[in-house]
Amino acid sequence: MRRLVKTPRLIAAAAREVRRADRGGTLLATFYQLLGAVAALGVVAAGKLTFDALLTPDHAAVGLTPALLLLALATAVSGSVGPLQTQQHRILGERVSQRVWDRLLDTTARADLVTYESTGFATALERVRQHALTRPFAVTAALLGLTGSLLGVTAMSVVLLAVEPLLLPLLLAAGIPAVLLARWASRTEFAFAHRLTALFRRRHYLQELLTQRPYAAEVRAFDATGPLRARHDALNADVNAALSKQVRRRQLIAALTTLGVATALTGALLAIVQLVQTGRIDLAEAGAAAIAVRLLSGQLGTLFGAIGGLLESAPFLADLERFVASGPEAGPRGHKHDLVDRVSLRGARFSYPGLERPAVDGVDLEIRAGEVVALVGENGSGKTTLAKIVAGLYEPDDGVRRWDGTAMPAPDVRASVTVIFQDFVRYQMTVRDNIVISGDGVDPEAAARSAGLLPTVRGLPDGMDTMLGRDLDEGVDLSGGQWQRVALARALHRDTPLIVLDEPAAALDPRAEHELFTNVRATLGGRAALLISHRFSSTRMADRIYVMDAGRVVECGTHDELMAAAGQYAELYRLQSAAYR
Ligand SMILES: Nc1ncnc2c1ncn2[C@@H]1O[C@H](COP(=O)(O)OP(=O)(O)OP(=O)(O)O)[C@@H](O)[C@H]1O
Repeated sequence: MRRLVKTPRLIAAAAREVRRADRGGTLLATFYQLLGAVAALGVVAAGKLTFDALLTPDHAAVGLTPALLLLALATAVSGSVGPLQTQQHRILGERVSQRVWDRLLDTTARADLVTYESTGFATALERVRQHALTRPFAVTAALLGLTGSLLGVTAMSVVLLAVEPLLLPLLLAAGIPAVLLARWASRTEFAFAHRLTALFRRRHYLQELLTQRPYAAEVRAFDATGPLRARHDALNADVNAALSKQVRRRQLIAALTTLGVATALTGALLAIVQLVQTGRIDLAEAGAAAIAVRLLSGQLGTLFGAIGGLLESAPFLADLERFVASGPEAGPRGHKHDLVDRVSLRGARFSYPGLERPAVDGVDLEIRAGEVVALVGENGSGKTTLAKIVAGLYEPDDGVRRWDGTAMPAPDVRASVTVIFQDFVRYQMTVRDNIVISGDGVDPEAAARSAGLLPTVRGLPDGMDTMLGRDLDEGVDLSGGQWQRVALARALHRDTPLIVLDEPAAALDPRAEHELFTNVRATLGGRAALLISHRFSSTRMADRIYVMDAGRVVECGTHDELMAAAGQYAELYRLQSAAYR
């Protein structure tokens, strides 16, 4: 019942979306609908005039030739409206799709990282994304079809009422099962889409693995094309089975709907024959009624199709509305703050949804202005998670984060901290755009120089304006280490008082790594840094080193203090340096 109440509201909202997306286009499309309805009425009227002229020349209002000309004109207009509408719908559908996309992109932009990383969000986004591309077309076409066919149905109904009132309820009765069948179709279609989104996501992932450049080398090196393809084909088989079942269901619904309309049409035509035989209507009236019945059944088909389309789209529109509403309100933009004293965490705790053990468990940490602080620890000990809390990407479940002694809002923290992750993004854009995408900041050439990127840039055909990456088939690809310097330049360009560098030297050669860490303070130019690295030789120069284990800080001090303490740090350090002896 609630669905029935909500459907008109959703359809009204969809109509508003269509109008807002393209006011002029909506008017034009509505005009075509009206023209179609008027032309259909013209066909009936001209048909009646033609029959009159043929059968009762004495009483005919106009002669046969003008009646035939009028019939030809009305038929031509009626026939040409369809193609005009089809083309107009393409523009309107695209505009509506763009508007829906704008809403989706606004919602995803507002979603914080925790929301984004939750699996429910990704699946809902995928479902809405898929249908945001197709549903607006369906809703636009259905709404216009509804308007036009309502007009047509009204006009034809008036004609039928004038000829024989009994014919009308006979035809309209066909609508009741058609609407019920459309509601059934709508329910099955939404359930089907829900089920298939997960399959589509998995299949899409495998398609990416099998076709995208970043995976090409490893997939070939492991000869993994075959096994990946087998998984892909198994998913295809699942999709095919589900699709066949759904298509059979929809074919049954379509057949039942057509059967209903055809039965009503046949009934009406039989009634006309009966009326002529009993002398209640003459042949001219019967001819006009037969045309009206034929056209009315066509208009009813369009009307029920439109209602069905709207009913089918309603749950998807509701899904879109829910998704858009689920996003947080657009918050104020963050403001960059200077760091005068320190950033600190007290008792910070953070658990990922669905995981029992906290990834960060009661951590105290501080980074003073201009300091280089290192985070070390085994895989999965919580370093990256902690860095995300420091950078304002995650809010701690417990504990506090302070900036110069005050609890600063997360958007301000994000505006004041720069983070480069170990899996940084390789933007398929120019070198300059790869750097300046981090926001307003220092001169991009100066950032490139500090990151040791200038020798690479000099070797590129268009220097800083060279397109990078091969994903879009137009750029120059860089080595892993060169890309890492681009990422470092991006971080240095942003000019915030604190930079988080997660494994900034993972892809650098030994000389480059040595240069980066021996000159790190000069490179940072007075900014504070939180440095995450597994290479203890790189972090030993830090002002303070935090050692993490299972989400907790287990040791803290300078390299010398930690070596003297002979704890976990000293053990890991010795293990690593032994490998080089
Ligand atoms: N987005 C996420 N969703 C769920 N769990 C996560 C997520 N990111 C990390 N984890 C879990 O949190 C724990 C800490 O991960 P984190 O990435 O912080 O460790 P790390 O010390 O940086 O590891 P590494 O040295 O391997 O980079 C791990 O158990 C990991 O599985």
